[in-house]
Amino acid sequence: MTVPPGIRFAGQHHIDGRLLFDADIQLPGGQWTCLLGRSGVGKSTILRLILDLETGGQFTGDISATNGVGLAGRISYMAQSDLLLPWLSVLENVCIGARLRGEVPDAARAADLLVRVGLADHLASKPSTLSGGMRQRAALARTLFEDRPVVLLDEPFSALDAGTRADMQDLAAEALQGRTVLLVTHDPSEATRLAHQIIIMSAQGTARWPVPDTPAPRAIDDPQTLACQTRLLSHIRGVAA
Ligand SMILES: Nc1ncnc2c1ncn2[C@@H]1O[C@H](COP(=O)(O)OP(=O)(O)OP(=O)(O)O)[C@@H](O)[C@H]1O
Repeated sequence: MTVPPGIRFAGQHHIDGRLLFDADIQLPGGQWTCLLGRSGVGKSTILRLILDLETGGQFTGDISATNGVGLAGRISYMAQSDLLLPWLSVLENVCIGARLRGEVPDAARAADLLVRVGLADHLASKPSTLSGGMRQRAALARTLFEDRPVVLLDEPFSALDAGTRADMQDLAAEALQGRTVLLVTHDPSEATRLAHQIIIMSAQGTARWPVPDTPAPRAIDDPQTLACQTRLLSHIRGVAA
């Protein structure tokens, strides 16, 4: 696979004339960047700006692919809310992007992804019959099914129990290896496990946080991983929103 584009995001975002953030972020092509910061600082807004979606505010700056090619149609996105369509089955929800584009979805691949996220017994279920964590895994399967070079994930594991969360982190790390990934998370442990690069966002701007020089994804019990996540948590607790 050719290396996917990186993304440069630099600029200011205002809401009702008030500066929300002034960010300068480089997402290296083919690598995972984890974005952390206090609630309300503007992390989801950054994802929505990269997607060219409505944010309720005004952005001035530059959002561009490092290879100069447009990003339209090259990004898959997992929002904080699962956005599952209630009248479709779980399998149909995973295939919805392809259907909307007028393509014949690869239902076998979609089913395989649902097996891998632990929903083998729920392919025909309606979303309303699933738990919150199961719905989140269905949304993860839908995002992975899209098979795009750039992937934006907004707290994709937040509703999962600790064991399932570790399993889904492993699955996503494997399935998205070599993609350009931006993962928003509140979890220092998750960021330290998965990130090639960690960015901390605050009212003062965006700053890189050093990660261990071991390859990602990292073992949870690796001493360097544990030390990094401990330092990161201490730092985040002292950072103003
Ligand atoms: N459509 C909108 N219209 C007006 N303001 C908005 C809109 N969407 C978000 N905001 C505001 O922008 C700010 C940043 O919101 P955003 O969702 O980006 O934060 P966040 O860092 O992702 O928070 P969290 O960690 O709680 O998800 C908040 O003050 C929010 O109220």
